[in-house]
Amino acid sequence: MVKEFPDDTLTLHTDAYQINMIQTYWNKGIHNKTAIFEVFFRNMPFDNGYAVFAGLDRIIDYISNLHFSESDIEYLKDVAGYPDDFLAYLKDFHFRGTIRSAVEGDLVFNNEPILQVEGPLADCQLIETALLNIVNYQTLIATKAARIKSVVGSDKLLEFGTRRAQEMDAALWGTRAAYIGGFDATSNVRAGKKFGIPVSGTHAHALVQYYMNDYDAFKAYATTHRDCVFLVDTFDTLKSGVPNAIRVAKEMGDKINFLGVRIDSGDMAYLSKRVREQLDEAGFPNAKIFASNDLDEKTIQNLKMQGAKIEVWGVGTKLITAYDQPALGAVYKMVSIERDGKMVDTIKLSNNAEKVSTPGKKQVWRISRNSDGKSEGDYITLWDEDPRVEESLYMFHPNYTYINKTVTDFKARPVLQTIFEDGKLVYDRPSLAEIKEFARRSLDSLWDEYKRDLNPQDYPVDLSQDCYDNKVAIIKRVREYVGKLKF
Ligand SMILES: Nc1ncnc2c1ncn2[C@@H]1O[C@H](COP(=O)(O)OP(=O)(O)OP(=O)(O)O)[C@@H](O)[C@H]1O
Ligand SMILES: O=P(O)(O)OC[C@H]1O[C@H](OP(=O)(O)OP(=O)(O)O)[C@H](O)[C@@H]1O
Ligand SMILES: O=C(O)c1cccnc1
Repeated sequence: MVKEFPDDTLTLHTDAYQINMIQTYWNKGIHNKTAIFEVFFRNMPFDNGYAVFAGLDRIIDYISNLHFSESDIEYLKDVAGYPDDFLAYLKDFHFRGTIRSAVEGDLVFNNEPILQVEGPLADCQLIETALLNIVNYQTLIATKAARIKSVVGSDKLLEFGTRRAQEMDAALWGTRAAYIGGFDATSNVRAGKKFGIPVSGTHAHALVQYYMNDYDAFKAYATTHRDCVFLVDTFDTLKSGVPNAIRVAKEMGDKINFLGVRIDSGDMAYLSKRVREQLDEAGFPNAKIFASNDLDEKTIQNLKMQGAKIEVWGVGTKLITAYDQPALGAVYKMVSIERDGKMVDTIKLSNNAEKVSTPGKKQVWRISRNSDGKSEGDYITLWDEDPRVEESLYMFHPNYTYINKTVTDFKARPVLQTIFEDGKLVYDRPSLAEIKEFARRSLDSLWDEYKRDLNPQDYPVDLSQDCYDNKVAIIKRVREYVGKLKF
């Protein structure tokens, strides 16, 4: 049985090594040194051309409530055995740092900072795990949702994933992320209550199984609900399900909104065409065909290619579990640290050029053309650079510098916005509807070449010359240092 604590917090939702490191920092008196960490991911999820950022709203609540409660401290004392003086420090802990982040619904790309934390070393360290946990999942699902949205055109998308999600938290927050990414409604009633997402649904096979025939089941539903979508595949879609749905719709007339029928098995291209004919012939051209059953963007696209007459798509498992890529690999890396009263940029080296981190406190600028607002790429600068004052920008690939271009007549929009300043929330939280609309507009500004779901072009994520030079100089310095080591 799970232990319940009236003063429970999310503060211990962290890896033990974070608290152990904080203990070391505290013991060595370096816990208040200023540090800067940045979050980024190396590979695009689903090999997609963009990712839709989500998770900030939950991060804001998490940071705002970050403190060690009595029961947290007791646990750390009794079970984990931390010493009293360290626990006394934790007891007074609250987050004092500055967080800058991409905002929800914005597009983000690999190898660029999507969130930045600056503040006392201990404060920055504690929150790594939760930040990554939130951003990795929600951004993944928002991106998967956007991929699915990209193939349905003006059709409606219903999120049906709760029963298959990796437990309740994932169902709830995944639904919200799916809504940001382009879904229209969810079957999860609690998500409706908590986030104001439209709730929508049909009925299951159990209703028909109870009555043992389609007609009685549909009639029972129709006499108790105004909006009706009948599930027609329990026994025989074309011979029983649809004819009985039509019969009930005719009998009930204006007493119900006959919205349509749902197909949940069989050859959905073939069935939907025949069902469309049956509904049209019966005088219900506006009744829509809903479909569900292990759908994802590939199956939907294929069904559309086959001329399926489906207008509402219920998608569960493959969306909410991010079936084809179950994790976004965003990481949290230190990019700068205070040493002898000065900030010193830091790097994580690797034999793989793609894995070498980019040192220094940075900003990401979304560069778009003034003529039509289309994105030219992202331009990463050191924090004190401002490309808005430049007439032209020389943009080059950080690993393949021969890939380059000069951009003029451009707009540069900072992607990282200040959310918390020295521990204080300074960001005005937009509504979920505004976030969803922002995601839609952000996608509009992206060229189709980056949006196709198969083998999209790589969106340019470039470093400014100063940022590049800083990286090269630090790599050189570290290599020299390692070269001189003697054991
Ligand atoms: N015309 C079609 N073209 C491509 N895929 C389809 C088509 N019709 C259905 N599908 C997909 O094929 C898969 C069929 O799966 P499955 O065999 O489990 O379903 P089923 O036998 O029809 O129904 P049930 O889930 O009740 O067993 C589903 O993912 C479904 O979305
Ligand atoms: O397939 P998904 O994308 O996850 O969509 C949700 C599924 O949940 C329901 O099925 P149910 O749990 O009754 O199982 P079944 O239809 O697979 O038998 C519904 O009928 C969908 O098939
Ligand atoms: O409302 C529905 O049709 C529904 C909801 C959850 C899962 N499958 C279907």
